Amino acid sequence: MSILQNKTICFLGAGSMAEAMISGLVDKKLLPAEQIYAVSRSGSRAQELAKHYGIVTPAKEEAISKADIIILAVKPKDIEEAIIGIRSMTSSRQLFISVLAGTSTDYITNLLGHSAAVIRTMPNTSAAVGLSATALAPGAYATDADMEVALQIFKAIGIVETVKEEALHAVTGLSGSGPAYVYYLVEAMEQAAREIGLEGDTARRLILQTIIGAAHMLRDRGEEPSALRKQVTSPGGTTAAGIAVLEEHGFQDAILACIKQAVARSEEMGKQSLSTS
Ligand SMILES: NC(=O)C1=CN([C@@H]2O[C@H](COP(=O)(O)OP(=O)(O)OC[C@H]3O[C@@H](n4cnc5c(N)ncnc54)[C@H](OP(=O)(O)O)[C@@H]3O)[C@@H](O)[C@H]2O)C=CC1
Ligand SMILES: O=C(O)[C@@H]1CCC=N1
Repeated sequence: MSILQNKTICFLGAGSMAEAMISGLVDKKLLPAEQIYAVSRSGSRAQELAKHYGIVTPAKEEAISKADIIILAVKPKDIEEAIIGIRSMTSSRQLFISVLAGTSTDYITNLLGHSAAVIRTMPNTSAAVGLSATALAPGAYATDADMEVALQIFKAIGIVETVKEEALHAVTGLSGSGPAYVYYLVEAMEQAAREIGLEGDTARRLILQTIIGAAHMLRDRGEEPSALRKQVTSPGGTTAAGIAVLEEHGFQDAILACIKQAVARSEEMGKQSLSTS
């Protein structure tokens, strides 16, 4: 029996990331939808999720005080106000799981004002289809049993890596933001498809299968990406001609700079939250 069977989870924040997790959790039936609550600032997003996924939206006080697990899913800039708005309703029996970019467990514990068990995580929106790449790290007061609970939640919606908390900035720039880099590539491929005269739906299907196929090859064949790339690249052929242009345009440098900048932004957001506390 799942250790979550009799637990209630409350999402504080009902935006893109909360929805991705709720969608994945409800789909995997990790726990009944009636044991998942959502609270948002205006309330309307939480209502939308309730309508769509069958979760419930009790009033904030009831949702927070009853929940065994509170998933903090507001933007980092809103966390101070959000926690101030709930802390009198919380207690040390509860587990707090944060999905916030840049924000440390110590910062959240300090805001809560008691020795709260906090686990910091970085999932991604592919949680919605059970394919998140999540990394997590325990805060000072989180026990092994708390980690087990968090692992169960995130394993239901993808793969999970346990890391040191400092590594979460790197994870955020790599796999937290990562889906957006892939979508951006697809946008560019679709633009190219239009310019070379391929019909939209046909191009979408071909691009999608190309990405799924390449991802499966990487996962299932155990070969290096460079080796797989070489298998596609016939000397003097079409791929070599295309890759030469990517090299001329600094493709690899652009990706490197992109990920490093996202990591730097996560670190900066962490410092900003410390300076306002
Ligand atoms: N989007 C992503 O791909 C990922 C996001 N994250 C992290 O997830 C968190 C949420 O991001 P995302 O879902 O994109 O953000 P959204 O802007 O989509 O959602 C934020 C939600 O927080 C709610 N909110 C704001 N203030 C409060 C408050 N005081 N009390 C209750 N609810 C509040 C908002 O309410 P209302 O609807 O009324 O405005 C909204 O529902 C961020 O910290 C981000 O770093 C992590 C991994 C990936
Ligand atoms: O863009 C952001 O800040 C969030 C964190 C990771 C993905 N989205």
